[in-house]
Amino acid sequence: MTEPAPRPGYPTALGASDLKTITLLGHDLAEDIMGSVGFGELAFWLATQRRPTAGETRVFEAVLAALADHGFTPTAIVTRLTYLSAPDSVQGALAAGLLGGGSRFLGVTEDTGRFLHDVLESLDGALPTDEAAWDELALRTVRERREAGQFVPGLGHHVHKEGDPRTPRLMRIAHEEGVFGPHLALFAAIGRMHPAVLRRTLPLNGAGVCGAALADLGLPLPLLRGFALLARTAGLIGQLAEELRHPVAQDIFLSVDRNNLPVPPTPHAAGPLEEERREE
Ligand SMILES: CC(C)(COP(=O)(O)OP(=O)(O)OC[C@H]1O[C@@H](n2cnc3c(N)ncnc32)[C@H](O)[C@@H]1OP(=O)(O)O)[C@@H](O)C(=O)NCCC(=O)NCCSC(=O)C[C@@](O)(CC(=O)O)C(=O)O
Repeated sequence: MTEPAPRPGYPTALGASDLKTITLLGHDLAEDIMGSVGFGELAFWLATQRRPTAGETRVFEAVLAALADHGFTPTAIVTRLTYLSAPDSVQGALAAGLLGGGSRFLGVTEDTGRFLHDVLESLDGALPTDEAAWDELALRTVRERREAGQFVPGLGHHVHKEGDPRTPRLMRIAHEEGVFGPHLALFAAIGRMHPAVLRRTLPLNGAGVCGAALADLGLPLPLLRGFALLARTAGLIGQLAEELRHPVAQDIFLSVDRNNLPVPPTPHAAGPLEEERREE
C-alpha cells in the first residue's frame, strides 16, 4: 500500500482564519487589533513581526505623513491623468502613480537607506563616535560618489532649494524618541560636508531623510520603497478625491495638447546623452 503524500505546510504568522475567527500576528484581529492598534503601528508590526514601541511608531508615522503628498508631483499628475482616461479604474490610477516611485522621486527613500547602510557596512572598525569622525566619513563618501560620476541619493530638491522642512523635523522627532541612529548621523554629516566636494549647497530632502530614519528603525531595506508607496497611496487617494470635486486633469491634458509645438523629425543617432541614460 502506498503512503499518503505528506500534507503541504505553508508557514505564516500573518493572517489566518477559520469559520468564526481571524488571527493576525498571533492576535485576535477583531477583538485585539481593530479599534486598538493604529494603521501605522500595524504596518510596522506586519513588516517586522514585532510590535513597535510608542517612539518607533511616532517616527514611522512621521515618515508616512512626510511622504503622503507633495502636491503636483509626477506621481500625482499621472494618477489624475490616468483617472481622466480610465475613470472606471481607481486601482489603475493609483497603480500608475505608484509606478513612478523611482530613483529620481519618491523611491529615493529606499535608495538612500541602502546607500547609507552600504557605507556603514563597509567600515572596518567601529562606527564614528563624534561629529568630526562622522564628517570625515561623509566627506569620503561624497567624494567617492562624485568620482564614480553618481548623484548622492537624498540630496537635492526641485523646490526646497534652501532646505526641506521635513528633514530637520524628522531628525528632531527621531532624537526625541531615542532612535536617531547611525544612518541619520551619516546623512546629517553628508548635509554638512557635501558642499566641500560638490562646490554647491544642496538640501537633504524629505525622501532621503525618511529612508535614513526607516533604516535606523531596523525596517527591512528591500522594503523601504514599499513604505514610501504606502504613504503615497494615501496621498494619491486624496488627489483623486480632489479631482472628483475640482477636476484639473482635463486642463493639464488640454494644456499640453493645445500647446504642442510641431517640429521636424530629428533622425535618431545614439549620442552621449543616450549613453548617459543607459548608465543611469
Ligand atoms: C531631486 C533632483 C531631481 C532635483 O533636481 P534639480 O534639477 O532641480 O536640481 P538642481 O538644484 O537644479 O541641481 C543643481 C546642481 O546640483 C547637481 N545635483 C543635484 N542633485 C545632486 C545630487 N543628489 N548629487 C550630486 N549633484 C547633484 C545638479 O546636477 C546640478 O548641477 P549642474 O548641472 O552642474 O548645475 C536632484 O537633486 C536629484 O536627482 N537628486 C538625487 C535623487 C533624490 O534625492 N531625489 C529625491 C527628490 S525629493 C523626493 O523624491 C520627494 C518628492 O519630491 C517626491 C515626489 O513627491 O514625487 C517629494 O517632495 O515628496
